[in-house]
Amino acid sequence: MLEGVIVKGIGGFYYIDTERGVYETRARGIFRKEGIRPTVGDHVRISVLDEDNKKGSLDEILPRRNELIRPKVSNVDQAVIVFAAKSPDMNLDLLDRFLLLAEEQELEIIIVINKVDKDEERKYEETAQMYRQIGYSVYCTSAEIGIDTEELKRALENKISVFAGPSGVGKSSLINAISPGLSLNTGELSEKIQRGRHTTRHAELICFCENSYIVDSPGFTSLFLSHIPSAKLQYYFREFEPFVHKCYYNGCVHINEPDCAVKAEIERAINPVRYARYAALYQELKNEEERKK
Ligand SMILES: Nc1nc2c(ncn2[C@@H]2O[C@H](COP(=O)(O)OP(=O)(O)OP(=O)(O)O)[C@@H](O)[C@H]2O)c(=O)[nH]1
Ligand SMILES: [Zn+2]
Repeated sequence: MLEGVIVKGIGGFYYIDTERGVYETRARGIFRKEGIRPTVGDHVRISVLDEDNKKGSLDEILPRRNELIRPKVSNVDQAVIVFAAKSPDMNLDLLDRFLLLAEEQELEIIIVINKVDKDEERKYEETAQMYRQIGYSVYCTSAEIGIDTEELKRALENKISVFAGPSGVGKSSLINAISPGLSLNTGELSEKIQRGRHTTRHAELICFCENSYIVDSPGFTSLFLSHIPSAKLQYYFREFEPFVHKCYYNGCVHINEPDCAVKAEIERAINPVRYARYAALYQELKNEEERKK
């Protein structure tokens, strides 16, 4: 018995990365009978049938910690949310939407501000500071000239990470910087999304060092939040957490209620810009709920 991680599944074959290399396996019939489909990211046990040719049989899928739907990958640990300091300019509304989706999936989160070489005035520092204060790790990188890419790489070790962020911010470039042998064409991630519209394309894991994987297609490509109940939104704003239980009203949503402990913290522990975003998104979700009634 050998343990490993499914890094790729094609045409009924599953490729398992183990401490002895990658094995090509077929899944035992029992999974189909039980309605379980092996998924990239699954931790599995295999038995080796042919050591020379690295072939085996996939015998057991260990319990999944979580399952992302798009891309379909199990056991993702971490979302790496990438924006550019410039070209394209940072859009904090979008950043917050990516954050909410990652929070909802209970992933660890890293924020990356890439292309810092393009902003000599370092205006991005202010944004970095704001998100650090909330409690996020923020890396300010340049994939182009190699600023802090090694630090970012270290933050991805021993994890499965999925990159997310708008087009053109440098996701492929960063993955190349972290995994130089790989050479993803820049622009390739978005090509893959487009292809994905027509064919069911399965994600693969890129192993860049032992036990450390990057999902090869971007996560959270749809930023609609309408499936999040308005009443739950507050729990995805990390900085509200110490206060949400101190409001006078049970079930306070921190909009119009008096004696609200969250609103009392605006300009103190809570950044007004973030609160404004919360209020706007709350309204957006609420309207959507009314519309569906
Ligand atoms: N100046 C500068 N340019 C960069 C940096 N990182 C990436 N670029 C350039 O920005 C462009 C877009 O980079 P990609 O890596 O393709 O961006 P992406 O986020 O993967 O884009 P999609 O695949 O469309 O999602 C390319 O021309 C890169 O060469 C950087 O740190 N500094
Ligand atoms: Zn409140």
